[in-house]
Amino acid sequence: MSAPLYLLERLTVRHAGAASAPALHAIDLAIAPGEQLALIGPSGAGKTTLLATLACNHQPQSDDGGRYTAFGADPWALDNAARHRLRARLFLAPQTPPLPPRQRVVTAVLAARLPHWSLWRALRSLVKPVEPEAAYRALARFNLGDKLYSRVDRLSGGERQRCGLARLMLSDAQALLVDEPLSALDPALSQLTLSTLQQEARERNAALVCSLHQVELALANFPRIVALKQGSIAFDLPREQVTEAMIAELYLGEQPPANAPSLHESAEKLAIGACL
Ligand SMILES: Nc1ncnc2c1ncn2[C@@H]1O[C@H](COP(=O)(O)OP(=O)(O)OP(=O)(O)O)[C@@H](O)[C@H]1O
Repeated sequence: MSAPLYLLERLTVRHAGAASAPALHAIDLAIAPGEQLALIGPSGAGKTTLLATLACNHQPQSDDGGRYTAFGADPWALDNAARHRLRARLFLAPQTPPLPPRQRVVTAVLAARLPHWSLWRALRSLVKPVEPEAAYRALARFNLGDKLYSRVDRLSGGERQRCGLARLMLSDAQALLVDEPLSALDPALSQLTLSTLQQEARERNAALVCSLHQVELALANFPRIVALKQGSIAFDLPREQVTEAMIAELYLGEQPPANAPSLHESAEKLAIGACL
């Protein structure tokens, strides 16, 4: 078995300035290269914090005996330059991508290439995009090719979201960290988006970690389900072993997710999943 891409042992993460309980508490998680897993759990469970921690954006608490390695190194023991190089090996797609509103879509998508370009090429691309075909191909995979030269602030919420994911396609990342990519998408686009992300991850043997509120889609598409509740891992299981009772327990006391599967649907989906 290959060495894990990520290894988290009893990891605790507290947001800067947050005096209350840590956002993540004693997390144990190993993620192998090429692995695809869905993060589920109620609002505030810590999904975004975990993704940001995997993206080396949050420094875990070091006084708790926890351990964290990404790509075989402790990112927080590296100097800034080395940590920067490590970050270039992963890509975090936030739920609301930080796209400059006045930019053309083509320029915003090509920004994913910046770490690989010289300063001169980067400046030139701001005036006239240097690889528009690459941006077009990435956008077309999300059904967005016709928006290549649109301004970012003219896009709908769902188009912006997919534009952020098209950026991911142009990165060379080996860890694809995606936060609620479907929150602004209709069912058909949701399925297309998930399939595209999963195919891309498979083709480059990258790990894909995707937080989802759509439990049904998580169970139907991801082989491994990691459930978070109140900052801890509630379960980490192959989807075939996730039962409706576990899902009900996970969301106990919460509003049920809009599309949580019924028992009948769930069994059917799990059976389908088991055959894939
Ligand atoms: N910048 C911050 N400063 C302080 N606390 C924060 C910050 N961001 C998140 N938190 C807290 O950390 C906890 C985990 O939040 P997080 O955003 O990771 O949850 P989530 O599972 O992604 O939620 P959602 O599904 O609503 O996006 C919550 O209690 C939240 O209030």
